[in-house]
Amino acid sequence: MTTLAYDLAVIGGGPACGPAARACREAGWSVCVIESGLLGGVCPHTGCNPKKVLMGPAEAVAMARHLAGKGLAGEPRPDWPAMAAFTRTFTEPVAPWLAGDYAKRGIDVLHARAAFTGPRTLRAGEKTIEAKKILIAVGATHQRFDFPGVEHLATSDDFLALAKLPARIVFVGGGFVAFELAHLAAACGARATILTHGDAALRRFDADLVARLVAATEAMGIAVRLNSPVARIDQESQGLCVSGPGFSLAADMAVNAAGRPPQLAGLGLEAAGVAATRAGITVNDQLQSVTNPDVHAAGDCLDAPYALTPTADLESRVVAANLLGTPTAIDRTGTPSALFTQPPLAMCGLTEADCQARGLAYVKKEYDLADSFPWQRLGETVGWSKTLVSPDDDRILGAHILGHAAEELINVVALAMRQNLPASALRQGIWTYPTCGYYLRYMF
Ligand SMILES: Cc1cc2nc3c(=O)[nH]c(=O)nc-3n(C[C@H](O)[C@H](O)[C@H](O)COP(=O)(O)OP(=O)(O)OC[C@H]3O[C@@H](n4cnc5c(N)ncnc54)[C@H](O)[C@@H]3O)c2cc1C
Ligand SMILES: NC(=O)c1ccc[n+]([C@@H]2O[C@H](COP(=O)([O-])OP(=O)(O)OC[C@H]3O[C@@H](n4cnc5c(N)ncnc54)[C@H](O)[C@@H]3O)[C@@H](O)[C@H]2O)c1
Repeated sequence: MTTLAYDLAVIGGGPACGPAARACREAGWSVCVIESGLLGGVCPHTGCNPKKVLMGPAEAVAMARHLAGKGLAGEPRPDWPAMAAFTRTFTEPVAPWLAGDYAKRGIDVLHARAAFTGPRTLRAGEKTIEAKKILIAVGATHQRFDFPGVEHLATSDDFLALAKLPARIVFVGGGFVAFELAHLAAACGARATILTHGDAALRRFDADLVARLVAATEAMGIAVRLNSPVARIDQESQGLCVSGPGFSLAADMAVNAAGRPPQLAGLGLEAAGVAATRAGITVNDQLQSVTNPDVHAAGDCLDAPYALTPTADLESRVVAANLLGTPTAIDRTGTPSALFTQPPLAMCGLTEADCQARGLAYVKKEYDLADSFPWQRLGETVGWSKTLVSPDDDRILGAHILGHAAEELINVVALAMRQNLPASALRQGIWTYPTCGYYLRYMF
């Protein structure tokens, strides 16, 4: 067995890997990245990017429907096989490009599944790696179920790689993946059902805006069923039968969208003395393992409040700063989240329920986007915002936007929150007219 020695070994080659691997290599460290799948991780291959490419035609269809009778004649028709082919033009070049980039920089890439054999040693295929520092960036994986017929449950990876869209699709779960993929499927002609076991969907978002989005979701023909835990899936002659207490649904595909736990099984954390819980690796605010000072972690495998590409990137940069001698605490202030439904829902900061739970005083302002020119001219009928501002110092506590362009508008709010600008900065901004952004002044 060959033994290789590095200053830094990174386990996992996704968004949480790149910034730290590149920064340490630029500082003269020897660096290796160990990746068991495709370089680039979930985001460019089976997550954000393929999903958003597929959504392009779906967005065009929704826009055309809203403008029907308002000057747009005819209805565009999504062509799933062509959408899938277009998507591959984005996904397929990523891993070869990254391999070339790492080679050019002198970062070694090992294609193997890594596991710790000691505090600073790893086994990766036939090789032993000894590293002075190790970054765990292994991401998350699909929720495990053990009900009868679980083998019929597909993953979001399977859905995003479909060559042809099935007619009836059930999404098990009521979070980001279930809502986004159900909207995509419905816009492309499938009958979609969202089944979640709890009594609320999209818990991360503000309940009032979620209620409006759920109504819009149902108006699109998507069934949203709460309190519906799946108990079994049976393969029948006409397709699948997805059932649980009080329900039984015929489907051509059932997709696991029930959350993504950290991918820690088989990683040998106990051999390295790295503490973790079911929520992920336990770190201090410098993203260093609380039990092994030579190990850091970043991205979806962390026990952290967000599991997003921008936060994986931020965490990787914070790890790099700490490894390279600039003590840096993670600061996630002003992290925006966007749910890419029709219309999109975006948020930054606290929900109203968070403010109440923390006993924070707040001034709430609600604004009807659908009653404003940029949304009306597009025939949009669903839109709302809720902002929460401190009465003491005009600090923005939270912002929630449902409507066309919400995912872009929230970036402006996120910048203001990250730079600790008061809400008056948004009220007094000079914005291009007639854009959605112009209306930020009325939202605060
Ligand atoms: C369907 C879907 C849509 C999404 N959409 C968005 C979105 O629109 N916006 C957004 O911000 N986020 C989105 N996300 C989340 C985003 O993709 C993740 O937050 C991000 O990819 C996390 O990066 P990471 O580097 O932590 O993990 P990953 O991207 O999961 O990368 C981890 C890598 O580690 C490798 N690995 C794991 N274990 C080992 C091992 N033992 N040895 C070697 N290699 C290993 C894996 O193969 C993988 O390549 C989406 C996720 C999904 C599933
Ligand atoms: N637009 C984006 O930024 C985006 C898109 C997709 C995913 N993501 C990231 O990926 C993560 C994973 O997404 P996700 O949608 O899988 O998880 P999620 O945490 O958003 O939602 C999981 C849902 O599944 C439900 N659930 C849990 N166990 C269940 C069970 N046994 N039966 C039925 N329902 C069950 C939960 O109540 C919840 O509604 C997200 O939290 C997010 O960080 C982000």
